[in-house]
Amino acid sequence: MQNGSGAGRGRAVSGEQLKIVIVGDGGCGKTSLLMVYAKGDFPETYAPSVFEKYVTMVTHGGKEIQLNLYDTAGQDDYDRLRPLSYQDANLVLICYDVTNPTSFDNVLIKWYPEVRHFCRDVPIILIGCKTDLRKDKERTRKLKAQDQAPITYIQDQAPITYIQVSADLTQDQAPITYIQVSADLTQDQAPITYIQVSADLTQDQAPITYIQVSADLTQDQAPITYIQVSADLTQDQAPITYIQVSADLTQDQALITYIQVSADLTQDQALITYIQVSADLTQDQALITYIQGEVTQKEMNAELYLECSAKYRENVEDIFKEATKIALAANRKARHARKKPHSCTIL
Ligand SMILES: Nc1nc2c(ncn2[C@@H]2O[C@H](COP(=O)(O)OP(=O)(O)OP(=O)(O)O)[C@@H](O)[C@H]2O)c(=O)[nH]1
Repeated sequence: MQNGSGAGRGRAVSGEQLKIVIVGDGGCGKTSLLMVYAKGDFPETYAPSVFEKYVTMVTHGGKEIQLNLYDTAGQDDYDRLRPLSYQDANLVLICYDVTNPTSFDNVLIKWYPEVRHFCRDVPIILIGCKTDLRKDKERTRKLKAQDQAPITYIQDQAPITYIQVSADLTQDQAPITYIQVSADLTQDQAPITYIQVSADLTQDQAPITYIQVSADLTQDQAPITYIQVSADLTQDQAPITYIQVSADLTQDQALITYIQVSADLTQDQALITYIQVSADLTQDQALITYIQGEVTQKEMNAELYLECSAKYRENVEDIFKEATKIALAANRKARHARKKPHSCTIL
């Protein structure tokens, strides 16, 4: 167990205390974030943590608050022990490494479900760690592209890290007749990082008959990072018959990392007759973008999405300032409602 004084954040006095728990894949940067914040040290060498507690003081609204920061082990081996840390947490930080798509995927696959299971109403902040490496990797990639003959067509290790097409038809004969998503990347490293098309039909016979999104990038470094099309039809007569998203990237720096198409038809007359997703990708090295982080934050209904570089101490203070504010507000709201403050229980 370690104690951090938190330079410039005041003396420890008895008063309100907050418990903040940090989770995320092994090696994604949790310990570094806590150590930089609480002790001012960045650990250059990686030593997997088991459980650690850091204590520091912050001032909020003229009052001193004691922050108890609980580091956890990201490795699966500790899945059965980790839940002990959630007990009475006031806020959870879910972290991932912005240069590691697996750690990003695990936010929704593993961490969010685990946190919600043990901490039903506790506020969550999603944190993208190691942003300095994102810049480094982009730089390396550009240098590589200058040095080497351009890769012209389909290569191994395509950078699509997520493709999802789903059609949940709970009734027959809905009028979606065509959905297509295609990404044809004929050069390397184009920066499309997110395309989403969704159609949520809650009534029959909605009148959209054709949706198409296309990105044709003919210059270097085109800045499209997010395309989303959604049709939320809550009235009668929604005949979506055609949705198409296509990205035709003919220049450098294409990097599609996420494509999702979904159709959720909950009423009569669902009849998807055609769904197609295709992607030809020419590069590897998927990096998670800020926008992807924000989309995931919204998907899991987290309070905030923040990014940081513990190594360069970027945004580190802000994370804990926001965490303190959000945790205190949640506590006060619960008190006001004469309820027990939101906290986690071990089931
Ligand atoms: N470049 C860079 N490296 C980082 C950053 N944060 C952490 N690292 C490095 O990433 C490695 C893992 O960091 P940790 O903070 O130990 O990761 P963790 O999530 O606590 O890992 P577990 O204890 O296994 O759960 C270490 O070698 C750190 O030096 C960062 O912001 N930038």
